[in-house]
Amino acid sequence: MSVDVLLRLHDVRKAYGRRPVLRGVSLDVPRGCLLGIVGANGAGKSTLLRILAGQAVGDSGTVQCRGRIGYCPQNTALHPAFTVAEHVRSFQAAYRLESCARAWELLEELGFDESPRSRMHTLSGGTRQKLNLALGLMHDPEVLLLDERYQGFDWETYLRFWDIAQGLRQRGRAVVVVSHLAYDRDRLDVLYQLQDGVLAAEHSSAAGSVA
Ligand SMILES: Nc1ncnc2c1ncn2[C@@H]1O[C@H](COP(=O)(O)OP(=O)(O)OP(=O)(O)O)[C@@H](O)[C@H]1O
Repeated sequence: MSVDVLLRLHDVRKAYGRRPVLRGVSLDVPRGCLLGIVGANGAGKSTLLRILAGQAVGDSGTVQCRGRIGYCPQNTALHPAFTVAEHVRSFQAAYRLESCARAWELLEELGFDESPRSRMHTLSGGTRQKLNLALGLMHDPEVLLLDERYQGFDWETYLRFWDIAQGLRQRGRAVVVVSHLAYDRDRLDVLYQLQDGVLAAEHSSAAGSVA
């Protein structure tokens, strides 16, 4: 795998029972790229992201990864009775980080205004998503995988999210987002459509790193 590719999926197939969802999907995630994936409900986008994140395996095919992954799944895996600070500390331990400082910085950048002592079940959906994003980014991953996690953000937070994404891109990181929003498209370097189990490039901006 070339040094400019951070994550590579090759000919991945996945079926649930007799229902094929991915029929030989290949994808390169290059450095410095904001990559979007669109597709109808049930097309297999979350399945694809889980396989990219290493949280599920395909029936065949390979995944190669250079560096750390940050993954924000569609359904939060966090415990409703844990506080914000407990979540941050749990992820700090899981990532084996010396400090939680980056998580608190990210939360501030995202306009998170809840107390660290607040319990998850008391937070609004968008506020929970801010925490999820900070948890997915606090270890400074090479690739951030986002399963529609930013779509509950208010407009200002949404813009801050894209600022953060641009910052990652400029530092040679990559962001993969599952998106349903037409106005996201201009922010992306490359957009793929997942349809009938096959991934096809839909558009590639002149600014993008993907040929
Ligand atoms: N663990 C599972 N067991 C059985 N079927 C599953 C499982 N996970 C997903 N599926 C099925 O696989 C198909 C693809 O699901 P997936 O969640 O990957 O799609 P999606 O494109 O992310 O959908 P959405 O846009 O609605 O979130 C769907 O038909 C879904 O019901």
